[in-house]
Amino acid sequence: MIPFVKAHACGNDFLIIEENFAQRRHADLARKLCARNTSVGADGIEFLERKPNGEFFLRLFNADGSEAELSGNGTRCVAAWLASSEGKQHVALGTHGGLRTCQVVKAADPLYLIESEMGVPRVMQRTIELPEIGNVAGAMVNVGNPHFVLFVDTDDFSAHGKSWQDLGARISTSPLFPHGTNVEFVRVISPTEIAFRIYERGCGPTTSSGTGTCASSAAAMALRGVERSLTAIAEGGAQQTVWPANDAVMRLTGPAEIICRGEVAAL
Ligand SMILES: N[C@@H](CCC[C@H](N)C(=O)O)C(=O)O
Repeated sequence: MIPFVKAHACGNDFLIIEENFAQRRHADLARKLCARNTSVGADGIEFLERKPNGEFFLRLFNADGSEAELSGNGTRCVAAWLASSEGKQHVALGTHGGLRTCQVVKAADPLYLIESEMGVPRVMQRTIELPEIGNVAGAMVNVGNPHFVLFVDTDDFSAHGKSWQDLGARISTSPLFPHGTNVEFVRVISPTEIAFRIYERGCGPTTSSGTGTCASSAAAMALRGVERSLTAIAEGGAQQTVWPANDAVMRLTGPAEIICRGEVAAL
């Protein structure tokens, strides 16, 4: 049996499993345990490795078994679990997208408010050409993992005559992005507020994304002149971003909640 913890951040849910239980079956475990109807169900699995020197490293696998560089919400879920189970108020977590530090801002176990340092976002305007659709203007944003951000002004986040879910799927899996990309549809509401929808690489539409929040905010700050301190509202709730300048580290603040612990049969 494999022990797991389940946690979520604004509905973006993760299983946390100690790395030593993975036994090189990360991708298979992700596909099996993330299945919504036949297993525990989640958007991804964070495998938590404890190094002999006390450092932590996270490997993130999406529900389809693909490995991503990192997750902002998943990292925060792990920080919440380490706060709940081991009393850690400040933790540094290595990821393939860089080191991420998390600080507990408010604790009401099992619910935590956490501020994370999310690295320096890189924003590049780009227009892509999609079959049957034509030119789609947006921005490629790297926040440790890849995002394509489109600005929309529709109430339902549709663009180019397609729903955001349909267009998101086409962009996410386009050969223009050989490693795939996460996709965000962003509406600027005011100089201090954006609303957005997320189509995630490796799992499809999600109610929230930590890196998606950072990518959407960075694009809005760099390209739309909104304030450097933003509230970013997704279907699952709001998170706060602060990015003092284009070459500065972005800080992300949002909730994470421990849902349950359990054991599940190995493959
Ligand atoms: N939900 C995440 C992002 C998870 C990884 C993503 N699907 C990818 O493949 O890059 C977040 O909160 O950042």
